[in-house]
Amino acid sequence: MELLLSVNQLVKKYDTKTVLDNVSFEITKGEIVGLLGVNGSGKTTLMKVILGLTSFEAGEIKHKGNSNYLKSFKSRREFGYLLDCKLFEYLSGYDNLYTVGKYANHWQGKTKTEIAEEINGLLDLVDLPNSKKRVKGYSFGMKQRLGLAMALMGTPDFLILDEPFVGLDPVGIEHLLGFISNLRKDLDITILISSHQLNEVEQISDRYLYITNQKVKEVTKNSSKKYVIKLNNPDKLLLNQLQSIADIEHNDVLFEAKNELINKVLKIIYQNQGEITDIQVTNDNLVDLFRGDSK
Ligand SMILES: Nc1ncnc2c1ncn2[C@@H]1O[C@H](COP(=O)(O)OP(=O)(O)OP(=O)(O)O)[C@@H](O)[C@H]1O
Repeated sequence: MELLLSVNQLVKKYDTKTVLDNVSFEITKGEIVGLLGVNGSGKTTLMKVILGLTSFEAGEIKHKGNSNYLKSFKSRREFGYLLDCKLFEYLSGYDNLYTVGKYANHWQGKTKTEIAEEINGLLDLVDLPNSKKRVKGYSFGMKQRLGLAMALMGTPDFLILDEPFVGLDPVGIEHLLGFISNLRKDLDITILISSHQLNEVEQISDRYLYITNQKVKEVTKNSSKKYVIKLNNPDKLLLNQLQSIADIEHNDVLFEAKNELINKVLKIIYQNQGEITDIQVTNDNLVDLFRGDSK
């Protein structure tokens, strides 16, 4: 497997405050890596350091083995990012892409037709119409997708997404999840994605980097999931029976998502005429990470 990014003994400070302290990790080509951590733990800072948007005090970052990647125009173009996305509100989606491409010298040597084809292709990719509508009138989801189109300009091989799900409704989230998975499948893009939405990150990530106490912990994906079934005012008899095969916390029944166990739990609830108010599937692995770090 090809190593795409290696971070070695990285130290990042803002004045005297150390945000990242001797951080090391690697990302392999084609991976989708979830970047997790509580508010203020340093996720955005780490992304900015990788992208050269902020400096760092010590350590080394290599892209495809090259520690001078930020000095090379060609290497820099292999990075796309959605981070603090600024849009020109009074321009259309098309004109936003055109303007950003122009500043990035992306249209150099291309004909008008080639530029139009590329911009229309990007709009198509993120499912936005090529209309005269100004971005000011876009919904949040549309703006987010336009930001993604900007990030994808020049077909990067490494995409860095900072909190891409924030502000999206469930349909928008579903749409974005599918889109991100397809990017990897169709374009073989490597993705580093930060989010507080654990269920969403879990659905697309191969593994996680978790920032805690200025360090980065590598976390593998734990496939063991847990069910939480919430019961409305269950009687003692029902809880006693469930206790032999599941954990009970308040009126919640917690157990590992193994098929035979699910059937048994549901059978007991049904036989005792228990009323289910909600069923959730959680990944304890990720929630446990945050316990203790959350303030
Ligand atoms: N430009 C800056 N100058 C000084 N301190 C900063 C700067 N940017 C971030 N910080 C501080 O660095 C720490 C890490 O911030 P960062 O934004 O990277 O965290 P984060 O994990 O992305 O947080 P969130 O989940 O809230 O977005 C915080 O304590 C923050 O206040």
